[in-house]
Amino acid sequence: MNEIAKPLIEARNLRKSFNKKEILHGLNFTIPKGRIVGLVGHNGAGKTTTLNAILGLTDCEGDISVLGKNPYQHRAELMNDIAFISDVASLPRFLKVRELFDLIEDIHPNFSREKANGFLEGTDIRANAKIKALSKGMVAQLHLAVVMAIDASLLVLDEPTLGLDITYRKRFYKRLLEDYMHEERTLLITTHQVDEIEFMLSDIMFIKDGQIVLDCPMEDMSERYRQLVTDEKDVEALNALKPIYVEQKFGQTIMVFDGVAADQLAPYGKVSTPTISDLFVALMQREDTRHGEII
Ligand SMILES: Nc1ncnc2c1ncn2[C@@H]1O[C@H](COP(=O)(O)OP(=O)(O)OP(=O)(O)O)[C@@H](O)[C@H]1O
Repeated sequence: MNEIAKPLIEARNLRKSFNKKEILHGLNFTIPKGRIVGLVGHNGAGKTTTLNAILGLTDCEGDISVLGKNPYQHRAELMNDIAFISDVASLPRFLKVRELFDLIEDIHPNFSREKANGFLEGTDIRANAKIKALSKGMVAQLHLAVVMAIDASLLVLDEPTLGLDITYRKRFYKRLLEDYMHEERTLLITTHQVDEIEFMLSDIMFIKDGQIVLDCPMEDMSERYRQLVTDEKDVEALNALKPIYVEQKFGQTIMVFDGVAADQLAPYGKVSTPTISDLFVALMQREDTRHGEII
């Protein structure tokens, strides 16, 4: 395989146990360069553990390669090409903004102070401000400015907008997309607020109890998944098409199908492509409500 075709991240049979309890049960996934991937799952599903494996912060069984290297063995080297936000609270609060930039300039070879200052223009964050005096939203902006000023090919964001209000969250993602993603960069992001990142994703991965249950380019979603809202009382024929989710709401039946053509469903009601959150509900539900049975 030549350099260009090589995926940026490749995991094969990735397993991780803590205290003899297996948390990741053999994950397989490939992330090519230039994609914006959302990794979504319930609390405790294994998102952070997966990111930590990618960042080389935890050793795992199986194979994982990031930019062609094993991240656990080549962490220091890889960090020149990776920028990472774990959560908005993790900047050293006792420093001033200017001192933070001094520190990062010392430790990160690809950090551009000029760019970071540029990103802060138009915000209320001053170079002399102490980080602990900034509001949560300002800290998030500062964090994003730091990350965007690092010339990295992979950006990993673990719940980057946790604790922020909706206005800041929207601004954060808009800025990220406008100012960062126009170069050939790859972004891997976890969040609980899937609706807010749907507009920017090129791929979506769902992780449930340490297993990948969906790994799909966004452009394939509309080909593969369909949602039907029907008034039909007799849903026998529809059940035969094996819906992956069924819900009764306001006297109507909502069904989600995987791999069923729109014309097969159209005679029964309104057919659309489910949103990521609709699909999340459909694929992450408990087993006892699947395959058309409401229990
Ligand atoms: N260092 C650790 N030691 C023991 N168990 C751990 C450790 N780190 C994570 N776990 C366990 O592994 C499971 C997955 O945790 P992880 O943090 O990866 O989930 P997550 O999907 O990121 O969850 P959240 O959305 O709540 O952050 C959880 O059951 C957690 O308790």
